[in-house]
Amino acid sequence: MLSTSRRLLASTASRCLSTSASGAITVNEDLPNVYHVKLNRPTKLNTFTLDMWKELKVVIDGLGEEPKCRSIIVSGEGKSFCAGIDLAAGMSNIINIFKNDDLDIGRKARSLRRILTIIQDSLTSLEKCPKPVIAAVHSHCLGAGIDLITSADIRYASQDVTFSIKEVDIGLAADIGTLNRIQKVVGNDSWTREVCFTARDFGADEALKYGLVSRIFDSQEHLLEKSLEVAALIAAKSPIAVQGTKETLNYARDHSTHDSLNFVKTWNMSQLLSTDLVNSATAALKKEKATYANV
Ligand SMILES: CCC/C=C/C=C/C(=O)SCCNC(=O)CCNC(=O)[C@H](O)C(C)(C)COP(=O)(O)OP(=O)(O)OC[C@H]1O[C@@H](n2cnc3c(N)ncnc32)[C@H](O)[C@@H]1OP(=O)(O)O
Repeated sequence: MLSTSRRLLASTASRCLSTSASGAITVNEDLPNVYHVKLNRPTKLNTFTLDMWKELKVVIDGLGEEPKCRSIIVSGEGKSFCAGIDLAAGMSNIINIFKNDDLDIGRKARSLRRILTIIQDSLTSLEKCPKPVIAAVHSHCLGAGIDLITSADIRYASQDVTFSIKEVDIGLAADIGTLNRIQKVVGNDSWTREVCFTARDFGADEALKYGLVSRIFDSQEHLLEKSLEVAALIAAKSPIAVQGTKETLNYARDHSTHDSLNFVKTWNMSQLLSTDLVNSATAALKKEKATYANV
């Protein structure tokens, strides 16, 4: 029996329709094996509600399981990529807990923890997804928008983007990914702390300079075109090799060199036995392009 996420995906990606009743996330197969996930609440600048976070996880988990999917682009529909949490609808779940007189303080705290777990797991789904995820960011990328992209594998932006790690401005220490990942993404601790403490805006050039993004493009159109091109390039490679590479890079980031060398040799004990190695070597010798079965 198909899992919920696979069923949702099967009913949506193939028809290029949104993935849920709310329609807050859409999925298209833009090119063969390349899936495009769009945040789709443009009138609210793609701000996140709890339901939208839940839907994002269902979609990304579904793509992780979908053999045809080899690479993923995440972008935002409309004027902005993402202006963070929906300060009205997204905060209401939390405010309802504060106001619930049936809950004592210990139970309120546990309810809050459950919500934070749902949101963290939603964003972590990009990191855990075996397929590489490219975040293509334009206009606003604030608060929860940065939590989202720091969980992606590759970050590109258009020149018009404004970033802000904005959580301190709404009275909280960011708790759904940015503070836990950004030092592994950006190499400059002083700059990282400055933008986290001040919540100040910064643009594409600064993001590129400090390594939050790796490429910037003059327009959103160009951004999406290039993101698609890179996603297609990845999708044409051996999925065994690409997915093993993501798994190993993630493992190496969080473990010692010794441990990750051990990890990769154990991983490749089985993965080198796939036909992809021989296919690739044979094609290279014949100066031909190898093709690969889905995983
Ligand atoms: C506790 C759980 C963990 C999660 C934590 C997450 C934290 C964060 O994400 S912190 C960041 C929160 N976001 C903000 O503070 C941004 C607030 N928005 C703005 O400052 C401006 O909207 C912006 C500069 C992004 C754009 O300004 P612009 O003039 O171009 O557009 P607007 O007319 O303001 O916005 C268009 C409509 O979108 C609605 N909207 C924008 N941002 C939010 C938001 N964060 N929450 C809810 N709604 C938002 C805005 O109200 C407009 O709607 P409407 O009036 O119906 O047209």
